[in-house]
Amino acid sequence: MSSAVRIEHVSKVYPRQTSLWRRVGAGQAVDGFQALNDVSLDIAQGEFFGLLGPNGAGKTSLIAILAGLSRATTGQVSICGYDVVSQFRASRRALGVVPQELVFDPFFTVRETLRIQSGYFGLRNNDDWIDEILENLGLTSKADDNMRALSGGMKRRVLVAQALVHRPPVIVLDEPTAGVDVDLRRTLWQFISRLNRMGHTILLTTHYLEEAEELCGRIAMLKAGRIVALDTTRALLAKVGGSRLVLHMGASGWPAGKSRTLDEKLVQRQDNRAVLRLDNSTELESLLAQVRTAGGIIDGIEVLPADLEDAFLNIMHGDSASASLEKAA
Ligand SMILES: Nc1ncnc2c1ncn2[C@@H]1O[C@H](COP(=O)(O)OP(=O)(O)OP(=O)(O)O)[C@@H](O)[C@H]1O
Repeated sequence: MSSAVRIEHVSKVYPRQTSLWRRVGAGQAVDGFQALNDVSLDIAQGEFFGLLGPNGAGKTSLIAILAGLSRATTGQVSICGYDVVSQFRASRRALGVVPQELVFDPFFTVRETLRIQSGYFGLRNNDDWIDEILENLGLTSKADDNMRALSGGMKRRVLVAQALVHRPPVIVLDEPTAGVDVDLRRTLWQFISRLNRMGHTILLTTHYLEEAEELCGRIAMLKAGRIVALDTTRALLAKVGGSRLVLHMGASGWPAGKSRTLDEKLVQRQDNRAVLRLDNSTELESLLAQVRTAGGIIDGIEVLPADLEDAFLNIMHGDSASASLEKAA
């Protein structure tokens, strides 16, 4: 299948005056801040692809390059075969981007906003499709409302609608569900999944890992501008394997540093909640006993299957980063 998005050896260095230096490699320094470092990705037409990474990993920088809003310092990017620099108009036409930030013109109504956006792509008489988008995003009753009168969640729906007016074959969503209610998430994912089934390629960045796990067939993880994992969602989950033992600790808190095994098994700790790796069910009793021996008082326990969050944490903080990198290369 041909490429929807091809990213070849892309690096991005922001000029030095706008940010701090990041040292790379063995003591080398780049003249500026290196937000992306030799990123290569090939996303096939029809994929639902997830781009994950912690804050500042470089996701938005990569999307800005795909959209032609920013230039890669080195490397090449094409959308549906069109180079984003030398064939900007064609590549931009093939792409619909839902940006992370709420940017809109407060003086227009929702429908006017979508008509103006259609005009940018030379589309007149686009009202049938605009109506369909409005309907699918639960915006029909807001069509004649002024943009400034909409709630934050409704404005986000309009941003999604704007990205879709020209029926782009590739749709990029940069954290589309940040701060939006359950209702919009469901509506949005139903619509986007339908577009994906119709053949549109979807590239999604999100911090909601359960969304990525449910929707994305393949996932790349970025860390400090580099790809540290690239695989099918199923393979990433299989790699992490096992289950998770979630312990809700009493007033004593987690007995940190009291048992080497417990320290090694600890995946995550937040307030009085500790998550341990459970490689097989026979370990359960012994781990609970070790917590008690170490002075921990357990208020509650849960055993959960490993999920994408575990894979993410392992890759971002654990030893598997290098193994995943080898696979990604
Ligand atoms: N215009 C710029 N000038 C200098 N540095 C920048 C610029 N834009 C982004 N950066 C830096 O590049 C790094 C990557 O930022 P980017 O916004 O791409 O990350 P992100 O993965 O999208 O993060 P988030 O999940 O918080 O949205 C950050 O450290 C950021 O501060």
